[in-house]
Amino acid sequence: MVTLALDKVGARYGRATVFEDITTAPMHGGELTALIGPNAAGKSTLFKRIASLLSGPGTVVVEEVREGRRPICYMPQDTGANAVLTVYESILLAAKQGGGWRVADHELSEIDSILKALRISDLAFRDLGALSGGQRQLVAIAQALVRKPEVLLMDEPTSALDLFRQIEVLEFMASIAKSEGMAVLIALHDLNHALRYCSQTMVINGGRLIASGPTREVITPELLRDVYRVDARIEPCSQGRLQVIVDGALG
Ligand SMILES: Nc1ncnc2c1ncn2[C@@H]1O[C@H](COP(=O)(O)OP(=O)(O)OP(=O)(O)O)[C@@H](O)[C@H]1O
Repeated sequence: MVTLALDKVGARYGRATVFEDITTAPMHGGELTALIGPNAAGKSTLFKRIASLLSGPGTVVVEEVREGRRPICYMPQDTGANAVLTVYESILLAAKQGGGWRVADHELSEIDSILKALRISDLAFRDLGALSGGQRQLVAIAQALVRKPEVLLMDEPTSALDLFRQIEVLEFMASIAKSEGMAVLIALHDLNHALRYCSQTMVINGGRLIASGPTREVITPELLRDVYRVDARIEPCSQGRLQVIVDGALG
């Protein structure tokens, strides 16, 4: 199974250091790991650094990549749609990126099943530019999955989705990560999603990795106070799942 680990990784824009010296234990295929932290903490920058879209000190170590799989795929936060393509064409293009142009039957059926799993088959022949923000986000998830990455970096993948779709997509991601042995790192602002779907959580703030490990151990009232400056409790909902209840902002 694939593993992703960071060894003294840093990133900066010009002279401004965003973070430095981030070292993690290996993240394993099959699991969802939440990446959390306040606005401007450096979550997107860390993803770009891991995906080698930014250079910087330290080493990103990806091991046990299977034949025919891409090591890393990054799904950005803003998924613009300037191209004059249908949804289906854009997903096919993503699948063929960096490879030959011959299309095998099994590739078409894989696209069909991803569209079906995300419940967007009805969008297949719509123009990308004519989709709503949430529909575009679902198409971007399909484009990422069809690339068959070992490590998938998803930058706030549910930010444009309604409540039902958020749950549906995160449940689907947890199940596909497990069945495909994919390591999925998801930047999230909704900490309840991290508590519910991500077995591991990493927290960055102030240019440092300040906590990482099992989500239930990492997301605590102390962390919420220190990092997010809110007074909050973590309590089970009616179905026994832990959730964050925010009582107020700290002055
Ligand atoms: N292209 C860039 N050039 C210069 N500075 C940048 C650039 N992109 C981001 N930054 C800065 O780097 C810091 C980290 O930004 P980043 O987008 O990684 O944060 P984030 O944790 O993803 O934030 P958010 O939760 O608001 O999306 C911020 O101070 C931001 O202003």
